[in-house]
Amino acid sequence: MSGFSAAQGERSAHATAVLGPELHSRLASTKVLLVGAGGIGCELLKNIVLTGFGHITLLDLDTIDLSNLNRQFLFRKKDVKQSKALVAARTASAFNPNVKITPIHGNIKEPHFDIAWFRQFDIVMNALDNLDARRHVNKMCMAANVPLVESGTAGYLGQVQPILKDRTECFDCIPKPTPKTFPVCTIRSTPSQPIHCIVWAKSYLLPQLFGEDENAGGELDEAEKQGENAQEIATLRKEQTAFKAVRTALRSTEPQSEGPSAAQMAFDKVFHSDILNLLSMADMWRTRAPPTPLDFDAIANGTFVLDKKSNGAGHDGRPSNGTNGTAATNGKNGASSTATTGSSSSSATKLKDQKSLSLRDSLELFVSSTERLAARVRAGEDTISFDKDDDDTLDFVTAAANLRSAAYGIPGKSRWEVKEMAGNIIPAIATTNAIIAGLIVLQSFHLLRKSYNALRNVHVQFRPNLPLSTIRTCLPNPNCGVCRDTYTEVLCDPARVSLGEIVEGILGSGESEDDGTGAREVSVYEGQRVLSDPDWDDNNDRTLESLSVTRGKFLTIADEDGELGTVQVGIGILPPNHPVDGPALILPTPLPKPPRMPKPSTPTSVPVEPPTSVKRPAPDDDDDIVPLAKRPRTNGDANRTEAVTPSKKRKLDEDGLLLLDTADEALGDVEVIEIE
Ligand SMILES: Nc1ncnc2c1ncn2[C@@H]1O[C@H](COP(=O)(O)OP(=O)(O)OP(=O)(O)O)[C@@H](O)[C@H]1O
Ligand SMILES: [Zn+2]
Repeated sequence: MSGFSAAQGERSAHATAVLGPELHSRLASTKVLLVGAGGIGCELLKNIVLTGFGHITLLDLDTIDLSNLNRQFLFRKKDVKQSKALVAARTASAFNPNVKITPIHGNIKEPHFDIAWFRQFDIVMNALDNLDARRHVNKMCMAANVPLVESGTAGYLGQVQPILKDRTECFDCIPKPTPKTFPVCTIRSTPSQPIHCIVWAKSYLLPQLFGEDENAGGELDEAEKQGENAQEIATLRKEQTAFKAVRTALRSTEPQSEGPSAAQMAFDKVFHSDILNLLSMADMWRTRAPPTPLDFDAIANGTFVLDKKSNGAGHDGRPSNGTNGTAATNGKNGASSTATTGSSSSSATKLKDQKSLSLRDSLELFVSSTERLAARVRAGEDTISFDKDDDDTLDFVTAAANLRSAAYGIPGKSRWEVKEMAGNIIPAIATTNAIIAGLIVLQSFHLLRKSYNALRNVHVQFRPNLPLSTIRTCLPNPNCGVCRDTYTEVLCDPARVSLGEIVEGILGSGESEDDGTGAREVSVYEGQRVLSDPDWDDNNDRTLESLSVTRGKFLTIADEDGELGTVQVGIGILPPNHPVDGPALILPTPLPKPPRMPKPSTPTSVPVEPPTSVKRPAPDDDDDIVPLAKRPRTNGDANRTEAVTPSKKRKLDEDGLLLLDTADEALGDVEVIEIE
């Protein structure tokens, strides 16, 4: 043995003893993709480097933030603002001279990380923090048939899920609870909890003043369709228009001459005029306490008084049991003497973030944060959106939420509480990440050894006498719209190949076992867009490129009769050595043969549109806009629609928008926290 390999032998003696020489020697040539170099990712990278994995591709889209340093131990202060993947790779490479780590600073959803790219790995490990990216990696692993170990932590809780196509449930086999959402009207007119006011400040007011200048009418159209109060919606539309004047004032570089400042205009609009408008709708306040319009000057000079009942809610810093104040009066004229507008002295000694804000504190914070944000916009920042680590936006949301809470008799929240709630923050616990990272490695050994009976879903739970629980993995959900599909891939030049060619090519002649199913009535989708169906083939002659179906995307071919499973066709590019005058399309061999679908055992109870009921107008020839989905993919089973087609709701949820659910959904503060 040379000196080097003797050292290597010593280094890996423990791992060899534990794993056995066969698996251990295989690790050196095993290719791992690790997605995410955050809390779990850093721990996991250290583990797999020390275990002896030889080829690691580490991908993360983000740069290092100061707040990462308390738990992402591969990073140091000097690394802040640098790529997580690059720094983590550099730090961890030093732990084992035999490892080759390839860092990629990028988003795993980028199109060039296509099926062929995923296929090069023996195993994929997820260390992500959002559903969207997790779903994406899950689907790519199904398409490329690569084992995946999925994981997540939330405070003291965590879980690891080994995933292998056809053998275990995939990440999407069990629908995930979507983040809690609120009816538009609860947020916009009738908040009853602090979280409603925080969501309003973060997702409505901040974008209205400093976000893109877009017409938010769509949300109201949708609310109207959902049957929400028409008069209320008309009032909200009026509000919308009035925002324009405030936006303009905030952006104006003209020196202010007379009249209220832009910050005061914003205040007067949202905390005074809009509330007066709402109060004019008497119907709305028959069954609930009406809000109190706030008065800028009176709050500023300490003469503003909120009715005790409506404001007995913590604006003086004390916790309150009352959440829904009863009839509030405009404190200026009211007889109540519970003025809580002065600066809160009792909490003066508290840390700034934990201090409860008096009404005047909130007003001052509102003015100063609005001015700071306005100055940024005037200095050229196009749009500003909420970021819990951006003090200006956090101050703005804290102040606006507390002012709104005061108007509605809702308890106030400290800056720290607002940060937690608005940032959907769950404290990250380094120990939980470390435990989970260890468990990921153990499950990946089972996958690599093909000891499938040993695979377990493992949960770290908050039970001191049973901190870990393990559950045998289950077979895939037969109705899963992700892992039950048949995956295949075409290599093509999307600028030269038409939709029709691909679909015909994939269906094949059906004459032999390897030659597909033969022509069938199918609908073709890309994501949620319908590209063709048996009644509508206008897009068939269009190139994939003109339909925006390019590398990394999937064409979904669904059998209209529901007899055969759905085929997912991944779009790959032609090989580098492909002759320029060669064919623009290389089909897979053999062609996919989706399985026969079992007939639904019970007659479908959910009414579905008949397959060919509606013809959509053909798009104009020169119209580049591709049609939107006419109906969800059903795969012949009406009950599958939710699982098969990512609903608009899910999409919007992922974008963090407010949605209409049931009219009177009441949620505790905790429920809004999305556990990833
Ligand atoms: N689509 C994606 N492509 C690549 N990396 C991603 C993608 N989505 C999330 N990530 C990365 O996954 C990691 C998740 O790590 P973690 O949950 O610790 O989050 P964090 O951003 O480091 O911490 P925090 O959110 O608490 O500030 C992050 O580094 C994030 O950049
Ligand atoms: Zn599945």
